[in-house]
Amino acid sequence: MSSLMIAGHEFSSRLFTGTGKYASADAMMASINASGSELVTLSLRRMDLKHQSDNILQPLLQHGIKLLPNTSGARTAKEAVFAAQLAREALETNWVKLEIHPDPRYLMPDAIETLAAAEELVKQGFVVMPYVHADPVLCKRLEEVGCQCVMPLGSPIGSNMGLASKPFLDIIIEQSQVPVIVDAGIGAPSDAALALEMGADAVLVNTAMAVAQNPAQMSLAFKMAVEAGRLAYESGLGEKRQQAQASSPFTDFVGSLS
Ligand SMILES: CC(=O)[C@@H](O)[C@H](O)COP(=O)(O)O
Repeated sequence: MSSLMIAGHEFSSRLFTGTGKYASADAMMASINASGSELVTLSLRRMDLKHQSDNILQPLLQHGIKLLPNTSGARTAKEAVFAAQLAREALETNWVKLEIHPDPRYLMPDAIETLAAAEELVKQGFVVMPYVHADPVLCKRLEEVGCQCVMPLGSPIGSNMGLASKPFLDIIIEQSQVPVIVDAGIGAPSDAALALEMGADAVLVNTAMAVAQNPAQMSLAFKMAVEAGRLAYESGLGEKRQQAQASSPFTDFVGSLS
């Protein structure tokens, strides 16, 4: 199975994860370890930037996991750029998951503010991973301004509704010259497998793992599903057909009787 490159960094796992909604830091770490994830996103709002007593940040750093600070909570481009700058200072990383959602009820990403912030952050030397609606035109624009990947949603954050945006994800995957990471709403391992089978380069999953009765076991299930989906994609899936076609054609057999 091929690895994934983003901004010159190689990932052998195509499953990215988050840190929210776990019952404890131990449960979070057990889950992240079981998932095999090498890139974990965390909100600036949830960490102690001095590192000292942070029970989220410390275990992640100890396990050598690459951190992806996100700008969750930002409602405008200005706030998001400021959050990214703070994260760069505090965590010494220029990677940022750009999230701008003005309405906490739906957490729908603001396309206009996201494009403006992405353009500015790219200029400032950030590796920008924008969380957006599954909008093929916007994804192309974000690629053109220099984002290193795009992160279209499957369905609303935390909804576990799966790939409600599938027809649009198909277009984004077909058009994109940068990795496509399906983010948000992935509710079951089968959703993740489907995303990879469709040709998505990776998925980001948080809620479905964190709220499972057994988060570590669920994370292992996601790991296996992502690997299966990618392997199937790389193996070349058969074409879908309207009509039946015999699995064991008779032609040769019949021919040999005459
Ligand atoms: C943690 C994070 O970045 C979320 O905003 C992300 O979009 C994952 O969504 P789910 O929690 O629905 O998996």
